[in-house]
Amino acid sequence: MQVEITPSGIQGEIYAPASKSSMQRACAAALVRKGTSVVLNPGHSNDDLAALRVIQAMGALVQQKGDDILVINSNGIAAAADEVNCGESGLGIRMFSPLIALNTKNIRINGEGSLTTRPMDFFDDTLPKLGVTIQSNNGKLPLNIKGPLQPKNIAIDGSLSSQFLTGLLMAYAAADATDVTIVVHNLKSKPYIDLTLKVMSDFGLKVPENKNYEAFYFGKDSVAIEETAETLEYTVEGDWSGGAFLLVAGAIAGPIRIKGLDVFSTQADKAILQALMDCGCVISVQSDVIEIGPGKLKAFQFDANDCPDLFPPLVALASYCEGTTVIEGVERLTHKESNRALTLQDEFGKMGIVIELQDNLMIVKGGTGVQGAAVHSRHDHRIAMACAVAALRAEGNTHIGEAQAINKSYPDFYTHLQKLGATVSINNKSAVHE
Ligand SMILES: O=C(O)C1=C[C@@H](OP(=O)(O)O)[C@@H](O)[C@H](O)C1
Ligand SMILES: C=C(OP(=O)(O)O)C(=O)O
Repeated sequence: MQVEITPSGIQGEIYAPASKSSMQRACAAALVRKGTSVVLNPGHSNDDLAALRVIQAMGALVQQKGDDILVINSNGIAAAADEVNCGESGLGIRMFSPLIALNTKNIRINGEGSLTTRPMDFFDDTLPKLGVTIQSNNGKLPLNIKGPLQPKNIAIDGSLSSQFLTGLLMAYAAADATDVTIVVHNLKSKPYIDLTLKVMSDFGLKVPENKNYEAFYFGKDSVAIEETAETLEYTVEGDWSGGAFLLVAGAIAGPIRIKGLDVFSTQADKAILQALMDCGCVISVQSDVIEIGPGKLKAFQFDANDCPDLFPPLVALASYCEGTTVIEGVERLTHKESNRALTLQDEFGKMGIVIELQDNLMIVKGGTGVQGAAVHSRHDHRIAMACAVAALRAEGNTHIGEAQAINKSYPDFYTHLQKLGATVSINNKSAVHE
């Protein structure tokens, strides 16, 4: 699918999409909890749909009640299949694998697209220490595992991704870990762990004590997961990661009003607000709406080590900011859907924006004029969205190749831009839901 963006001003009001980080965690927690969980505002991105398929393969019953309600019934983890596909979701595979490892039977865990080349060797090192037999494809997919995982004191490395820790925390809670500590060295993306602990608490699971993100202690009291007749309701949060593209679009080509973003959320990408405040756009943050429009945009400095998904929208923003913007955290980008520092450099280079990479720093030379160009998503949803947003005030039209990559996190992205008045033409629209 190809998308063409004609430079356009945008205006009006839009709701941010559902957060896939919140939705996938809710699916995992609803699987662990024994009883009925009602999920409101469920997401429908490819990663969300993959999470729903995984929990069904693990024995949960999922029923759709209208567009906005999912009912999940679970009796706890009991594999109904011996093969599970996590789609293209890094969080999916890293969070669900330890949960799947609670089964006693052999299960093959697989994925698709960029997930097949992302590192999973964490599991080769860690799962055997917890009593799980694992065979991977040299640290990549597929994984063949045989549990059951037994929670034990363990030390892990958190520098590559927080997602492995999210999986262990969920699995330890599911297995009623008692008087057990997970020690974590050099944890990155810390706010994502806050979100994990928040969802665990919202679903009534046993929540460990967070000792300054260096150790997570499951206390002495046993909190075995009992079947409950009480229905639990969880509302999936609006997505600050997808919302960041809307906010930047507003700062470049607005004014617009964005609803559905909770300013009290633990989501890492809420940090976009700091960059927006620093760059000089016109922004008003209220509890139920954010109003945002262009101002005299100037370069800013930003530490994205703990919120790596903000790089793409920040680069789109920095392209329009006069001067040199410096963003820290490049090392966090190597193993995403693409090697994102390089793909941002390449694709924004086609649009006339110079990006330099110096160790952990990304340096964006902004305010030099953005040129419409033929760019490519590089199979990465956030690259497609960053280019689309940058195209809104470019000189000339922009064509985005393999634009359907957005389906991984934000399938309504182009239609939301259209709703805000942008001229976005979509060729081969049927590919939107490929
Ligand atoms: O837990 C999550 O929902 C996520 C954690 C982050 O990954 P890392 O912990 O690997 O940085 C982020 O990049 C990813 O998009 C979603
Ligand atoms: C890297 C991402 O997701 P995941 O790691 O869950 O695939 C992302 O959404 O940008």
